[in-house]
Amino acid sequence: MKDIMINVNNLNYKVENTEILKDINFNIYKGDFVGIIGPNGAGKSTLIKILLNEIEDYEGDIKISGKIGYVAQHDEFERDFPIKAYEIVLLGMYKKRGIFKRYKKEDYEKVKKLMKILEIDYLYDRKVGKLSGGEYQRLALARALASEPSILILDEPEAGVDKQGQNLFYSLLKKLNNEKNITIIMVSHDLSMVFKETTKIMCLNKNLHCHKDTKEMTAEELKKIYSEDLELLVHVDESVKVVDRND
Ligand SMILES: Nc1ncnc2c1ncn2[C@@H]1O[C@H](COP(=O)(O)OP(=O)(O)OP(=O)(O)O)[C@@H](O)[C@H]1O
Repeated sequence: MKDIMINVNNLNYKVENTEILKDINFNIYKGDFVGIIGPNGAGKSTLIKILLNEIEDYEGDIKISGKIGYVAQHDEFERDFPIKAYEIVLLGMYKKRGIFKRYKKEDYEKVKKLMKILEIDYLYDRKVGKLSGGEYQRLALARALASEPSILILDEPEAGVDKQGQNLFYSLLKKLNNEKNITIIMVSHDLSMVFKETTKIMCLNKNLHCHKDTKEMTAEELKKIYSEDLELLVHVDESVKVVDRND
């Protein structure tokens, strides 16, 4: 039996009198690569904020075993801020060293190693303002990995990155998942990528409508949560075909 990394029981979250998340129950197991999908306003980012403890006034019970590394949807840094790529990765270690403490030689070596794994070692000294969207995204992933997390959470990693950059990013995520057994939870609107890369899918639309092996997902289930989104439905059909092709 695989270890449970995240256990969510009877989660409910309201803002004033509006229900944002209702009766959410799930387990995420070690080594899962979970795609969280759902239409705009479904509560995906809210769920992530709850898992990250950024929202605390929820009802229910959440148990998390392991450290979470987070890759945010948008840049947290102003792109003209005068900071170099390696310094961003070092920031991922500040909890270990303390923000005013000096980093050690081993920290710089670790930064180099991480940047090499993520194929951004050539950017070591480059100012962040000079990076492309895809390069910056891999840098944000390197920073998240610097804290040695056992769980990685990503919110819409496709935003602002071209197709080639996305493909590289997802293949790196898959490698981290397969080779280092890092549990990955990724919110995404890119259904075809979710179907291609993940092992489990969670369909959220206030309630958790489904949570199952990616291979077992059907177009019918997707249509239930995307029923009002005609444009996405086209993609839903295409995505399910991707699954059929892989089978
Ligand atoms: N602080 C808040 N006050 C009021 N409503 C909120 C607040 N935070 C979120 N909401 C509402 O909760 C719902 C869920 O929002 P959330 O951002 O979690 O959705 P999402 O699934 O991530 O959407 P998207 O795919 O568009 O990013 C939305 O209707 C949003 O307007």
